[in-house]
Amino acid sequence: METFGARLHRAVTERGPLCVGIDPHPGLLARWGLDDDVRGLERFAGTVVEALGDRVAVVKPQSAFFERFGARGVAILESTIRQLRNCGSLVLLDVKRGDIGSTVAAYASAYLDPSSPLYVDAVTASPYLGVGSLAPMFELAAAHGGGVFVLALTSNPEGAAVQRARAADGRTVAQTVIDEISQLNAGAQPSGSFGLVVGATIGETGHDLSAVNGPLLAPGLGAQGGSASDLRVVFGSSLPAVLPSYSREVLNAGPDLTALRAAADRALADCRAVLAGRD
Ligand SMILES: O=C(O)c1cc(=O)[nH]c(=O)n1[C@@H]1O[C@H](COP(=O)(O)O)[C@@H](O)[C@H]1O
Repeated sequence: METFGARLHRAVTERGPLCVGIDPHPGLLARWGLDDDVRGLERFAGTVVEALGDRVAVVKPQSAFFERFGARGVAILESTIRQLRNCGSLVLLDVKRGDIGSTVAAYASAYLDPSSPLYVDAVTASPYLGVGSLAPMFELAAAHGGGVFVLALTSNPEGAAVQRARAADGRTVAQTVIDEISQLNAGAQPSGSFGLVVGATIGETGHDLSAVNGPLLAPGLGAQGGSASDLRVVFGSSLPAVLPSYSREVLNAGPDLTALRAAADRALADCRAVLAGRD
């Protein structure tokens, strides 16, 4: 069985380092001439899949925008996941789950068990009930070639008060998360399956990402003010592991398929230049 780390490495090699989010904000539905209802949601998600599913390495549906419509919205999330898989992109479901371990086990089976209707390649998870509480997710992911992206230093300004607080040993809380995920990835080739989320907006913070040996998801680009060149400041020598992630910046170009593809191509070109040290 190929690990998620290996599958992601292959996808990025073939398609380039880019993740595009499917975030059907009400304002975006309106901008695309769609109603803020289940049919609008279905058209929106279907258009993104058609435009980008066969060219972007990772697509990240934001579960909240599907859950907003109840069971019918979740049914569209299910079919969007299936369609993405058929197009060959990896699906990272943005659900930011976190809970006591026994409940995390249920979340794990919802998203990381291949027999689940919502089975995806990877999920986002929150470690703020303790990284150890996410163990059932790590175990199920490892058993089935899945991945987990754990929040470390988020892109929103409110995150710093919690994430940069100091633990008893002097490390920041985020550094303790980074170090625990690094241990899970130790020795994995070509890369571990457990990623971290580090926002492109946070500037230089002095956190040590050098031992992570796993993917670094970088949201906050575009709509939240982060730019490709900020990646160099935030990630320094860890740039090769960065997976830049855009939602509204690319989605604003829709619903025209050609314009969506051009926006994704532009985002990829901007990031490639920085990741390759050319910019
Ligand atoms: O886990 C995430 O993807 C995430 C983490 C983070 O620190 N900041 C962040 O914005 N995100 C998600 O990334 C997406 C950002 O969307 P845009 O600001 O439109 O690019 C949203 O779906 C957020 O929920």
